[in-house]
Amino acid sequence: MTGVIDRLKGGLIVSCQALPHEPMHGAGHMAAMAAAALEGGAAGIRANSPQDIRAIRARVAVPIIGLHKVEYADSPVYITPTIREVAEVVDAGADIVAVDATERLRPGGQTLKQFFAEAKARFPGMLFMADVSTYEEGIAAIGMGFDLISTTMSGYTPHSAQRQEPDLELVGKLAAAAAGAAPIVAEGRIETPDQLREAFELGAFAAVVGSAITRPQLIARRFASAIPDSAGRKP
Ligand SMILES: CC(=O)N[C@H](C=O)[C@@H](O)[C@H](O)[C@H](O)COP(=O)(O)O
Repeated sequence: MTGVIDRLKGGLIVSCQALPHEPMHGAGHMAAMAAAALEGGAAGIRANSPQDIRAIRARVAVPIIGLHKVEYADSPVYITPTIREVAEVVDAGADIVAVDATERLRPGGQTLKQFFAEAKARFPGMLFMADVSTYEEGIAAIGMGFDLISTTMSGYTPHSAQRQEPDLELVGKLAAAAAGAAPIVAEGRIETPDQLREAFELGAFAAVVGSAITRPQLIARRFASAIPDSAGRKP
């Protein structure tokens, strides 16, 4: 296990992401979010786009899990889909590159296996996180030698469990199967400290929380929609 991964063990990783259509979009905002997350006790940051990763790198010293969301016409894969985005994320200073590791084909018809072999060859020594949506994908990613396995995509592929809550069942199953041989990260729809605690009780190595901490528009909506008869003011 490398030093970077050790530093994430048992920790909270805060995902600081705002896409172009979101009010907090902008590298300066994301760097401030990352600094705030650190003050709150985060052990690591997850961030999207070379610009945001660079700004966050300049501001905080904890491990950064970087990704680049890019949409291609010929594939539904958008989290670091090709080697081009891997190179951008590495160049921006991320410690770990997060990539879609679902069974779906990538742009140009590339399989995950082909893509991962190319990524490892181009960037030897770089750490990679597999964003999976099912148990089978998690097991396959462990077999391929990914450094971290995250439940990120559960609920976001048509063939995975569709639920409102975090997929803690998947976290538990993967942690039991990995039996300490590969770090399993709980990610996706964790909204409460109790859910986070449960993920660790089920064997998670670390947990990522995004929207519940860093998407203020969603936090405000949770409160606004709790007001009786608030329907008229909903956006
Ligand atoms: C599915 C997908 O594209 N997930 C993205 C992955 O980087 C982010 O949009 C999420 O915010 C992140 O996974 C954290 O999850 P949550 O915001 O639910 O705590």
